[in-house]
Amino acid sequence: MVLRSGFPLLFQQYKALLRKNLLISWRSKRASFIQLFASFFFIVLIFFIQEGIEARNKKSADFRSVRDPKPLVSPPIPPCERKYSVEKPCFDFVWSGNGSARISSIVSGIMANNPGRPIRPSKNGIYKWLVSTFFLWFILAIYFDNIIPNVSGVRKSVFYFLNPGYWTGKGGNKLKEGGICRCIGSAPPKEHLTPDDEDVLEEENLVKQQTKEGTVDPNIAVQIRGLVKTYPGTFSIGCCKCRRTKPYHAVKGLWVNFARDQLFCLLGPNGAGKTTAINCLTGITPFTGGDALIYGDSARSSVGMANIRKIIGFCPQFDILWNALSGQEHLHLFASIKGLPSASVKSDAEKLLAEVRLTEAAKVRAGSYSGGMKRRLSFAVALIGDPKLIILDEPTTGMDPITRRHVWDVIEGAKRGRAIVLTTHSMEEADILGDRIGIMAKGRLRCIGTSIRLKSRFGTGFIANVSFSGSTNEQRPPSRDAVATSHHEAVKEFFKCHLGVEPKEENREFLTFVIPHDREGLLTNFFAELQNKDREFGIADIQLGLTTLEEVFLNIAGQAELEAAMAEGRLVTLTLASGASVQIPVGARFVGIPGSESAEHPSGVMVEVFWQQDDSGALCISGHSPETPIPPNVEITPSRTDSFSQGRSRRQSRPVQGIVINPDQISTRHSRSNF
Ligand SMILES: Nc1ncnc2c1ncn2[C@@H]1O[C@H](COP(=O)(O)OP(=O)(O)OP(=O)(O)O)[C@@H](O)[C@H]1O
Repeated sequence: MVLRSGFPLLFQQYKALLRKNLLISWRSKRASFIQLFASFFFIVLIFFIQEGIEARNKKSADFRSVRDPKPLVSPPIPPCERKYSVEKPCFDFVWSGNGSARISSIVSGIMANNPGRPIRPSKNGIYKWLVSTFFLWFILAIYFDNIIPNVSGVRKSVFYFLNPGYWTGKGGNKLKEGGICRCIGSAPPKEHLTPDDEDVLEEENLVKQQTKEGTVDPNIAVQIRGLVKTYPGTFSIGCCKCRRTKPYHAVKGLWVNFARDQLFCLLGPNGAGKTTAINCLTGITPFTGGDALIYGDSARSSVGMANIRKIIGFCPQFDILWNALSGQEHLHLFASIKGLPSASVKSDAEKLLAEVRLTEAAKVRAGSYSGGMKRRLSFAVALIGDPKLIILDEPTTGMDPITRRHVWDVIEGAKRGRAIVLTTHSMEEADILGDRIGIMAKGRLRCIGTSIRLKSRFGTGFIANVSFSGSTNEQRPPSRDAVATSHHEAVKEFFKCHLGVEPKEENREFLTFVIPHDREGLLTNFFAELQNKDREFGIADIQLGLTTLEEVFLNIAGQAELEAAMAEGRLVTLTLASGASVQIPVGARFVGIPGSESAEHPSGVMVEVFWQQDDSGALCISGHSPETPIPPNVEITPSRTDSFSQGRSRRQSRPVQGIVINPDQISTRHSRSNF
């Protein structure tokens, strides 16, 4: 009876526990719960085997008594010789004498507090004892599961069960980070810096004001209120002392709103803190400071987080899939965990599998899926259950271009009625999907706005592409070649005279010019005039566009690298065309060459350094411009001029420190991306 009513209850509890914890670390908890349940089933198995054997013995005894009736005389019970003894074995395991002896001795120990009294523990008593120990271990498992930090360091307070909010579902206690021991507690948060960018500052002030007023705009799905995450660093115990490495400030105060019906795209170089911010929102990593409201629920509260988990879909950066389950089984599993009605599970799973083009592979084990197929399945898992907030951490990594575009369509269609947060390293993806884009670097939000806003503020300007008529004709005579060349020269001269720009890229078919923002006012008349001369210049087409998001990204990332390199004093060696070497901070764009002053160039010469990101995301030098005179208006700071005095002689032997020139001081004629 106890078993029959207790088991479904236990199962419900276990399911609820899974729902709460599955998104945290299913893998780490799985083993312990499987062990616990295995022990429970073992007890139940013993019970039924014992019952079966007894029934069989009774049946054969009845049969014998019917066949050969004779009076049953009970053997005399031996007198109790010792003070504490068991009158007879509590029960016999028919299949094992040793087992019987062991259990008897355990039971005699338990009953030893009844001195002088013969003990007769019943078989049912033993089962009750076994079942009650199961429940004891089960409760302890739940308790320790809550207070011992998981792989990401999330845990609840030691006395979390004393908080009424835990039981009532209101309020709730805050999730903690770090270990139970003081040595592995959380590190102090990094002090907040005022953002340099005006849009980021405006966003921050808006969120702060709403936080102060306690109002939440109904159009806001997620409000991040000063999120700070500091990893406490690793620690080691040596000679009875805890030694800890420096804490790492991964996110240094994030204030931002994510609107409903919109996709917010979070960009940033490797290690910018995107995944950390997302992990805080999903409860995988605890906050060090600040908070986040997701549809009104606090992500720092355990109860709030329990509510949040019901309404979010998450596609993590690395696939969390089970090799033994098929795609369809994955969706069924997650649908049932999210509590979807069983009637709709099958149809929802089929629809999603079709959307991510996995219908044919629906019944194939996920272990045999390709990387792209696994990403698509993870994406489908994020969409199951119609979540109100979808968090996608690099969802299209590893997908082929056709599937990627198809997934973009699915994401675009999924925007309605929900908020989507997307991180990606594909600028094209961000440009196409992002309603608002934020670029993070070194744990801070560096810029925020629509794609056009970012391009106009952080790009180098406009890109004009001029293509020429008849340029595709491969077999044209030399006379026509000369005409084409004269057309090219005429257009180049026209751009130089009117806008002061040289072509950035040039070939037989087209010329590409980068036009700085400050010439924007001239563009209308300029292009009207150019269009009037299209026949004269042999122009087939003129295209004008803003610079790319990639350029914006590289500029922002480079600026952040530069700040960090300057703060840390990190230097790289720039080898000039002349063979001389100067040391410059990582990310520096315009660099004055020490010791290059002459009568002709009293301020010396400088180069523009071009940077690119290597495979690990770190900035490295990709080249530099020819040496040009430092404009007379450029101020050289005294500390830097020290390097000048070191002269060329020293430059020959070992690299001297280059002079970093503020790009704002350089005329926009020079201004173009240094990446
Ligand atoms: N558990 C951890 N302990 C210590 N440092 C960590 C931990 N997790 C992340 N970090 C550090 O925090 C920084 C931010 O990491 P995060 O994964 O958030 O970057 P990201 O912007 O998502 O990068 P990527 O684009 O490569 O995914 C990194 O420098 C990383 O080394």
